[in-house]
Amino acid sequence: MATRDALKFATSQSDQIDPYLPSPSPHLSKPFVTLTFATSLDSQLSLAPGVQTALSGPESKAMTHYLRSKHDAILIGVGTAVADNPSLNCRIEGVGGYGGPGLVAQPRPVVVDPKGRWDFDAESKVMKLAKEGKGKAPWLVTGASISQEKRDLLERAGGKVLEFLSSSNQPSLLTSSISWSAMLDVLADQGVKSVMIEGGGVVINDLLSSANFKLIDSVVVTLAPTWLGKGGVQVCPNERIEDGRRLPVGRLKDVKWIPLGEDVVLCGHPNMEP
Ligand SMILES: NC(=O)C1=CN([C@@H]2O[C@H](COP(=O)(O)OP(=O)(O)OC[C@H]3O[C@@H](n4cnc5c(N)ncnc54)[C@H](O)[C@@H]3O)[C@@H](O)[C@H]2O)C=CC1
Ligand SMILES: Nc1nc(O)c(N)c(N[C@@H]2O[C@H](COP(=O)(O)O)[C@@H](O)[C@H]2O)n1
Repeated sequence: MATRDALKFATSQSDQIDPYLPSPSPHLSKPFVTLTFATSLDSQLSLAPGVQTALSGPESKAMTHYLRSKHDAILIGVGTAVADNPSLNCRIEGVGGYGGPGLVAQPRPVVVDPKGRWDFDAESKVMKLAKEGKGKAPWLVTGASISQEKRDLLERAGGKVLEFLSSSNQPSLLTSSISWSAMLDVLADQGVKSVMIEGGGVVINDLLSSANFKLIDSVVVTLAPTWLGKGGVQVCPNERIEDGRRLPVGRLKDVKWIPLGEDVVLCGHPNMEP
């Protein structure tokens, strides 16, 4: 049975997105990575750090939820968890909790929080939805020591803490930057075959940097027809300099621009040619 708050995404539109989605393959050595976010015309994710800004219109929002239904996990940085108190579930009609059984097609939320900044509790949206059977409880990737109370809260809801160990195999309180390939290895060990990485600014800019660009399999960006103005959270990766020469950081191939409502959705695969 459909629920009142469920979103719809038409097959005619999903057909256009499907070539950029993970295809089932049991032999991938790392999870399939889709980098996806919404920006303004001045390449910003939000009006200011710590502020949630609705950029996607209803049609592209439904597209994002379609993407969520097609990935095992959905990953954000702690800055986004703190700013947005996000739901991180899929609200497409027919998905588990929204007319479908169990948690079928619900992605696993993953929050990267090396220093334990995320002060979640039972009232955090993601935790409430897990309790209501409308989403999965989060995994917390951290190098910090997490209180037993918070661990219990996560575990009772079906989530867990993924402790990030330092090279000496000890939980590292000092771990502030985790290599993305190590992070993806940890997810692969947990059985994650595909992950959509939604943001925010630090996460996206880090992944788009020349060192990490090769880890991305697909990019799906919603472009909203608005300028936010200076001072927002901007998508602009560090420059790439080789042999003293400045080079573009990355480019997409197999590019498709799909108008959805007032927005346009850009899909592409990273072009690994120099
Ligand atoms: N328009 C959109 O599609 C989206 C917008 N946002 C917006 O972005 C803003 C949040 O972005 P930011 O403040 O940049 O925070 P963020 O969500 O990128 O989190 C940054 C934090 O994540 C952790 N982190 C990231 N990469 C790490 C790594 N490799 N190793 C270890 N820890 C790592 C660090 O603690 C870092 O300080 C909010 O305003 C939010 O509303 C967030 C997601 C999507
Ligand atoms: N696709 C997209 N469009 C926007 O306009 C956004 N602000 C975001 N933000 C991302 O979605 C999360 C919030 O959505 P839910 O509460 O999970 O439904 C937020 O945390 C960002 O990751 N995305």
